[in-house]
Amino acid sequence: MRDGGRIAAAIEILDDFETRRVPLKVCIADWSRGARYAGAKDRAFISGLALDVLRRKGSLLAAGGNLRGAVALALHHMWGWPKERIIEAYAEEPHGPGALSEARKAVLEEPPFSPETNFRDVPDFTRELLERVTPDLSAEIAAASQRAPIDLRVNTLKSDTDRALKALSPEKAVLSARSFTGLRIPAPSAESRGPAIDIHPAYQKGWVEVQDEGSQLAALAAGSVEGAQVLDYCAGGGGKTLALAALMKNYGQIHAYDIEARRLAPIFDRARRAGVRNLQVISPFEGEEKLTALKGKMDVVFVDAPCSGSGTWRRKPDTKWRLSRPQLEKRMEEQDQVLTAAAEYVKPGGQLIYVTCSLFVEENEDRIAAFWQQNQQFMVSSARDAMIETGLVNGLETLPKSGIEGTLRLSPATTGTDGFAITRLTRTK
Ligand SMILES: C[S@@+](CC[C@H](N)C(=O)[O-])C[C@H]1O[C@@H](n2cnc3c(N)ncnc32)[C@H](O)[C@@H]1O
Repeated sequence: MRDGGRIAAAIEILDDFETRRVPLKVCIADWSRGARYAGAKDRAFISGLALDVLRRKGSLLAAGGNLRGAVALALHHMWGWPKERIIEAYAEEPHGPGALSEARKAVLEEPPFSPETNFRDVPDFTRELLERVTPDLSAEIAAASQRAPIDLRVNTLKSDTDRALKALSPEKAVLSARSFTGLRIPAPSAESRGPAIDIHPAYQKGWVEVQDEGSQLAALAAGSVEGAQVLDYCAGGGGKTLALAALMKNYGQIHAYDIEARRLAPIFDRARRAGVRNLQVISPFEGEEKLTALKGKMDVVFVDAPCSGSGTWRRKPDTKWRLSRPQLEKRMEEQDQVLTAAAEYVKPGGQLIYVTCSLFVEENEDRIAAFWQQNQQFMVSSARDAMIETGLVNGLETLPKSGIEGTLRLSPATTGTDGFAITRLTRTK
């Protein structure tokens, strides 16, 4: 496809996204079905452009007037295309999106982004929520509007950081900033595609997992767990489960549960590839007995709670435009339920780790405060100290604290990771 056709396709997909309440990937898949002529490079260009526009949709629409204008501004100010290339592509016959008017051409030069107007790039109702979290809302939104790097966790059950780094250095991998077992591949620029990690030999051999550095650090809040009994209560596809299993060096037992059996499906293949041998998956299909038998016996219960995902907006910018206040409130109710239910599995002296990939205080500190009212046998202990105890991190001293002493917050602006809040609670009796 030529530039004009690709740009027109991105506009069509974004228009569809604005009209229907479906995720962007559904809009892309529906468009793809009617576009068999599009090759892999075309698809990467089109979805990359659509995602970049969604990262800064508020600012781009305010400056560009409509989607056509917004996409043109994104090409100039985010992708660095010269004005002439954009004007030519829009005017391409017969597949371009249509020639830009003189007024639109003039607007192209005007910068659509500024620290004073960055707030446009998050939904209105989330602004005051974010103001509770950060003294510099504009910087946080700007950082969350960038493309995210590809972060990898070296699976120490199968490899080590040096070997994995060597294998992935042709893909431009470098060591992560804080996690000693983390690698980072820079985000692909504009039209280019990131490397297909899932077909890389290092991935196929189980040496690395794709996992944001923030998520890797969150798993380390479990502390020294070699030989422990661990319950991953919201295991989903197993991202944290596999990180915890590596931390356990295959000693002790990790139990992985999720209320939705379907979400657990990938965990079996992933664990096999990663060489995990101490995993018990507990599916809700199996009845409650297997799970109930663990009550009061776990050294560590890890709760990677369902949340708004506001910490992952740089990776999934479409989700921020779908978030509503009622949905957020529903997540908060779920968080209260999950915390209360999961706490029952912790043995006296054991640890309850509460993690979300949300920046909002409402989903973190406020939930812990509500939990405490009913569960005073739990005390906050230092997640930071637990992470340091693993010997797998550095640079934690500079991480910002949250409102609760001992709770850690990570974010695109402060740590260059996805946003996470991590609280560690010790059961005293
Ligand atoms: C953030 S996701 C987990 C991601 C996963 N830990 C990972 O690292 O790949 C949250 C999960 O919590 C699960 N969940 C929601 N409510 C739950 C409940 N009441 N009990 C257990 N799991 C629940 C969801 O099905 C979802 O898979």
